[in-house]
Amino acid sequence: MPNSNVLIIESNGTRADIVTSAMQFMGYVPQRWDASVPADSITHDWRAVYVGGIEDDEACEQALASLDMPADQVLVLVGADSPQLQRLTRGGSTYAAQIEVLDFPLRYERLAEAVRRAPTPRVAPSAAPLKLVGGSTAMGRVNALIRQVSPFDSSVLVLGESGTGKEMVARAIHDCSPRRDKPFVAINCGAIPAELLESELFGHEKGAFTGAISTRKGRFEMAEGGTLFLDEIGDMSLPMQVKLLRVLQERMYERVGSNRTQRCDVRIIAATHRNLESATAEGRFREDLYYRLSVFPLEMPSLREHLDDMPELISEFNQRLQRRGLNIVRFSTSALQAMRQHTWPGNVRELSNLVERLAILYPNGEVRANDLPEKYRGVQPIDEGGSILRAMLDGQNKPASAQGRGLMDTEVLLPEGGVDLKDHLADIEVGLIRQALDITDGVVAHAAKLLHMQRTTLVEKLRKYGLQACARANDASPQSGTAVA
Ligand SMILES: Nc1ncnc2c1ncn2[C@@H]1O[C@H](COP(=O)(O)OP(=O)(O)OP(=O)(O)O)[C@@H](O)[C@H]1O
Repeated sequence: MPNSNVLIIESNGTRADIVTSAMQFMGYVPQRWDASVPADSITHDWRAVYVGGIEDDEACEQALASLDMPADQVLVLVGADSPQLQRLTRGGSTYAAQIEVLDFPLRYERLAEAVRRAPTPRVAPSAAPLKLVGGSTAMGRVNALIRQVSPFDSSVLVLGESGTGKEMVARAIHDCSPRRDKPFVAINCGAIPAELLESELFGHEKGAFTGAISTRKGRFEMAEGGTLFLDEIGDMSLPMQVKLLRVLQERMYERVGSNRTQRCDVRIIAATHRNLESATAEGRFREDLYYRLSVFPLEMPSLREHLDDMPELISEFNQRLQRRGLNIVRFSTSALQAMRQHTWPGNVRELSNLVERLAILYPNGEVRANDLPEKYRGVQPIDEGGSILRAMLDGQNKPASAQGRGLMDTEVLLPEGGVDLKDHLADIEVGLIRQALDITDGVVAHAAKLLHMQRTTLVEKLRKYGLQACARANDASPQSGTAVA
């Protein structure tokens, strides 16, 4: 069931009527708006914007700008054959990081699919706060560090693999800090094209660059008095690192296109899945910025290191599903045991996605080991009673670093007749790419992170192996960021 609203820009177009009816049919609450209505009269609990019947790219950017939403939280839906919106249909917008192109006649499934990809609003006033759960020793250590660092203004650097809960920790620190009544603003530095990041962070003046059709606040200004969470800081370009360092040192910055210096009072929490120390040694990350940010480093454990939290995490995810009006799912002991054998490269996010998927497949039912998708069933067969064979249970006693490596651990034997090594390695590569896209719901940038490669490299590989269909529609384009062209 949809849990967010949709804003329809420009109320006069016939297609806007069609999209409005389709949205209503699907259970959304579309709001219609045109530039004559003050932007603050609309409620900001929507996350997708359909642009229809609007005059040209310029007017569209104007409308999007006046909504004053962070670009990475806005999904724009636009008709494929909108001749007046050519820049937008090619994915070029200063005010939206994601663009989905719709064909007409409109198909409900396509529209539903497009809206499903809309980012969840980071500030959802009506949403219950998400709970950081986990009673394991590893998560106990994380909670203790959160309590220790929260009262101070020191910068925090949250480290850890993708999906381990780095953003949740940043929010928890903010919520426990004296700044809790002020904004918590998050930005994914890796998802925003380098040329747009400066204006996203510091804002811009009208006319500062092509497309800057109105003055706009940056995230520093939005976070004034509160906390700014800089996610994927390791992906920030060197020139941008210099600009950020200056703000951290002097607490001052200028909007793009302005000479007026602005003071800021913002606590910085940064996060990355990268090894910043080696990035620093290789000259990809400034040492002075690294030391500024890592006043208080906080390392998130991978899910492999706190598998004991799995039942508690599943219960938390079930509660989240219930709040969205969805069914919940239970796991048998055998299923839980089998799941302990998995490597969880996508960590807690992967578990959350699995719970949601199984809740759809087995609504309110119990999932047994054999019901799990194949890769979660463990390496050894499961007996009739649903319990796992001894060899598998023995695996639980392996050190965390060696646990659950599953098939990748098995020795590969050279077949008698030899093997075409190139083809064989390509098969393995395709398998791992498919898994990474599966875990990350087809988001190429996230899959690239899991595979420790540049997004552009993965895009090339998707082309090479004809795997574009495994990525989110249009997400396999060579453009940087999550922008869809
Ligand atoms: N300890 C936890 N308790 C409850 N939910 C968690 C926990 N850790 C992670 N999650 C959930 O897992 C998902 C991923 O978490 P989050 O976005 O904070 O990870 P991340 O490390 O910042 O990921 P990325 O590196 O990809 O940005 C979210 O849905 C989050 O609510």
